[in-house]
Amino acid sequence: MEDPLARLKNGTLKLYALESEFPPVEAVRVRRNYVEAESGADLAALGSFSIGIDRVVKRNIENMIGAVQIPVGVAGPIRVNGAHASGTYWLPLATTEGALVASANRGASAITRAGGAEVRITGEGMTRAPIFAARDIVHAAEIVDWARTHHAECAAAAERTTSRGRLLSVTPYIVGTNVFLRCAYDTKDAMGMNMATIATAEIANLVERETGARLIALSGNMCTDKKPAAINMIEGRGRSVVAGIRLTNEQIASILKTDARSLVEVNTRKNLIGSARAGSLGFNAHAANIVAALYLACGQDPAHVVEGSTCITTVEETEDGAYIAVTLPAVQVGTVGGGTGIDTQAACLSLLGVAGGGTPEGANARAFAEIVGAAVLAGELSLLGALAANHLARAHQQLGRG
Ligand SMILES: CC(C)(COP(=O)([O-])OP(=O)([O-])OC[C@H]1O[C@@H](n2cnc3c(N)ncnc32)[C@H](O)[C@@H]1OP(=O)([O-])[O-])[C@@H](O)C(=O)NCCC(=O)NCCSC(=O)C[C@@](C)(O)CC(=O)[O-]
Ligand SMILES: NC(=O)C1=CN([C@@H]2O[C@H](COP(=O)(O)OP(=O)(O)OC[C@H]3O[C@@H](n4cnc5c(N)ncnc54)[C@H](OP(=O)(O)O)[C@@H]3O)[C@@H](O)[C@H]2O)C=CC1
Repeated sequence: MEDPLARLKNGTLKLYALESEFPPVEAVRVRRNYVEAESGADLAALGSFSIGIDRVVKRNIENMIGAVQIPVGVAGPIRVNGAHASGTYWLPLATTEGALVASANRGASAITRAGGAEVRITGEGMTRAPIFAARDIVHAAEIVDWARTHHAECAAAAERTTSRGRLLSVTPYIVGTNVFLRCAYDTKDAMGMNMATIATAEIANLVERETGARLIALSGNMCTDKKPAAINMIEGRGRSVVAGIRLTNEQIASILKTDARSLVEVNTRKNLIGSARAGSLGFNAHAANIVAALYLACGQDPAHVVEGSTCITTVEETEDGAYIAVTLPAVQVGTVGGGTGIDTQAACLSLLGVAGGGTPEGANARAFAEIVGAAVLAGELSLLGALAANHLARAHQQLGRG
């Protein structure tokens, strides 16, 4: 057989078709060698990895040339007193930002010493919102009426595509002749974007057939996926999570090196007023840091850090300390599907005790969402403490520049 590099070069073999002729490991090596030859870059470092790639090249990535490795640190143990996650957990955090794991570790230690983070899920529903064109606004109103009165038919159509997903609601929105139907699903242990998209395609067919609406796009951005959006903050997306902890003055002083009043002041002036003045949708210090590190370690879709960053942190003085809480309206996590089955990511989910499908279904993803809430709380505590004590620059000088 002719040399594959020569066939790639003369166009008789497509770069993405290598797996149809070679076993995955070989296909990846040939593709990497070809890109090296074409670009002149040395990509050898991408070729050493421990993950099995037979399934990865089928369901997680196209044109694979190797893997980048992100160091994983551990913070904890952190005590979580959730409705679904209850116990102490080691948090796997994948990051290259020095001081981040130390910070989460300090927050986890404060939480555990104070008895554990209280965590609750306050809302659920992964959304997909197709956009339809109506003939005029009277037709648009008719489409909305139809959607409001035909939930059962929509659910039946959607649920034919999934054995586990359930349609929770269809919420219509009109802009002139544009009709958006925001379909929300219980996706059990899956993050659910594939599931919701495939199910919503069936609803869209039904709506077109029954109302004469014209489907413009299966995603009309009212979902809203992977963009900062007020609708997700208000209505929630995925799972909405709230976590809180009561710290004593002694704990604040010994662990965070500050006091309750300073924590309240930094939070109010920075996280609330500063964020408002900046027009930020994130009223927090660095929720995205913890969300990103946990999501990367645990095989989540990293683009969902956008929604994970829209957290509101609140701090109130109490009689003998402070009550600190984080409210995360959109935690989109799964313990099955997506990247959760890749060996290293599955190991991190196992460390949290939430790998795979839960019993009952949904239990593992709910527990994971609560752990995310507690972990974000840990990060907020530590960074607010460092800012109140004026230790931020020192910490990053010592830990981020070594
Ligand atoms: C760095 C610390 C934790 C020091 O904190 P400290 O209180 O000065 O240090 P300590 O030696 O007294 O240690 C306290 C605890 O911290 C942990 N700890 C301490 N050192 C380590 C380490 N090497 N590895 C692991 N854990 C560590 C550990 O839990 C330890 O307790 P112990 O176990 O000793 O009883 C603190 O100053 C801190 O949290 N600083 C804040 C750093 C931070 O949160 N950075 C986040 C990234 S900043 C960013 O990206 C976002 C930003 C800032 O731009 C957002 C915005 O605009 O606000
Ligand atoms: N399609 C899109 O528009 C988008 C896709 N994505 C990507 O979607 C992927 C995630 O989609 P997602 O739907 O979560 O995952 P997958 O499509 O990878 O897998 C989910 C499927 O796993 C099955 N399953 C098995 N056990 C369970 C269980 N206990 N609970 C729930 N489902 C179970 C379900 O099958 P069954 O339905 O038969 O019950 C479900 O549909 C990620 O790779 C992400 O990057 C991200 C954004 C947009």
